[in-house]
Amino acid sequence: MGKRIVVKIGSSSLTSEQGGLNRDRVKFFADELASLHRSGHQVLLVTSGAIAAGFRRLGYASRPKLVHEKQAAASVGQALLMQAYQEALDASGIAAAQILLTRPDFSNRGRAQNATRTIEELLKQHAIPVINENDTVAVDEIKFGENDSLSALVANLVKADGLYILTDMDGLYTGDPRKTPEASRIEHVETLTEELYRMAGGAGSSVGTGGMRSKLEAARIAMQGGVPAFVGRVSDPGDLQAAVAGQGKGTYFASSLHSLSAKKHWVGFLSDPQGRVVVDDGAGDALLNRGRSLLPAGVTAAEGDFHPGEVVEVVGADGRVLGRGVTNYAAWQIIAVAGLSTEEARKRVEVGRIEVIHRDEWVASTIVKEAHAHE
Ligand SMILES: Nc1ncnc2c1ncn2[C@@H]1O[C@H](COP(=O)(O)OP(=O)(O)O)[C@@H](O)[C@H]1O
Ligand SMILES: N[C@@H](CCC(=O)OP(=O)(O)O)C(=O)O
Repeated sequence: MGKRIVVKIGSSSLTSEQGGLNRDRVKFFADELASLHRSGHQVLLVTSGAIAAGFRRLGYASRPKLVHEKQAAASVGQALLMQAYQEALDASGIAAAQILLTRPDFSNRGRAQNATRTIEELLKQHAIPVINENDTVAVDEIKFGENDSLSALVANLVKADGLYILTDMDGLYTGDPRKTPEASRIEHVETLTEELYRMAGGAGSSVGTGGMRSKLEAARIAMQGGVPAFVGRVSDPGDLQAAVAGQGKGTYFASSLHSLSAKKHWVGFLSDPQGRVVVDDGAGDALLNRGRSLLPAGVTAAEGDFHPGEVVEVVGADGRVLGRGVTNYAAWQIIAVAGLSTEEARKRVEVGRIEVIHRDEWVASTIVKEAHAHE
């Protein structure tokens, strides 16, 4: 039966050594996508490459570094990128449908629904949606930067059967293979652990932006959205079909048994945190490993000016981000009760719920022990 498949192709797979768009690679990937399409799958593509395709045409000698220069290069290059895909797909009679998105397009319900409806219609008409970040308007907090997390949010939005993140490396290794030649490939990941995050480094080339770390983050978003993911290489004809059939050159990430509720998905991946709550080691362990709520006793500090009902980041004593949750306290209230017992805290502040963050409104930054997440 046909599956709904999201394929992400990164800059490192599409660019020539000088950093420009490699049209032969575009043609190769378009053929791989067309082959999936012919097999009866619904295919969506998330592709980078706009900056690579545009910077020379605009007159820059090398890939620009400043944000507004990148944006200008992307606006020239996006049209060239689409043209390259469309020309390559013409042979198969497939229409390429350009979709440019930013973060608020996912967090705003109305916009997300509009995007979903458009995509559903495109798939019904047998087109391939070709998605990239809307680089013209995307800066700072609405920006993805890399397209890995964009592809995971797309996969969740359209309830894909699989997310395939293609890159220049054949999967996640125990260390960055460019720096650690003895590193070995991890074939299957059931649960994302701190250790895996430590193994994943940054981008390997001057054109890639996210590196393995952002691919792991994307895998996490997909896994928690109930979508299995693959990170690997497609370099020979038939490789993408093989990857979809479970025999790809890469790492497979199992979808989480219990996908996140719509609310937790929003808290974890779409919300814009308004501040930070610092917790001690015991509270960090309770949140990450024991499926507990955050109580005043484990809090040591609050940073920023936030209000009850807003999303905050929770950080450990060492400054490491542990996750995000909806706070039941204002920043000043947290400061007033930090370190106090629940009983004492009740006497000092008037809050709707005594937990600083309730476990039902908390999403960890790593999937640690799945079983506890739903106790
Ligand atoms: N543990 C690891 N396993 C595999 N690759 C890694 C690891 N850590 C870092 N990398 C680097 O991540 C790179 C892929 O990311 P990136 O350059 O951002 O690609 P893309 O443009 O495809 O998104 C690889 O070339 C590799 O050097
Ligand atoms: N959206 C931009 C940049 C995205 C980008 O480089 O992402 P990635 O290849 O995932 O590291 C582009 O199309 O050039």
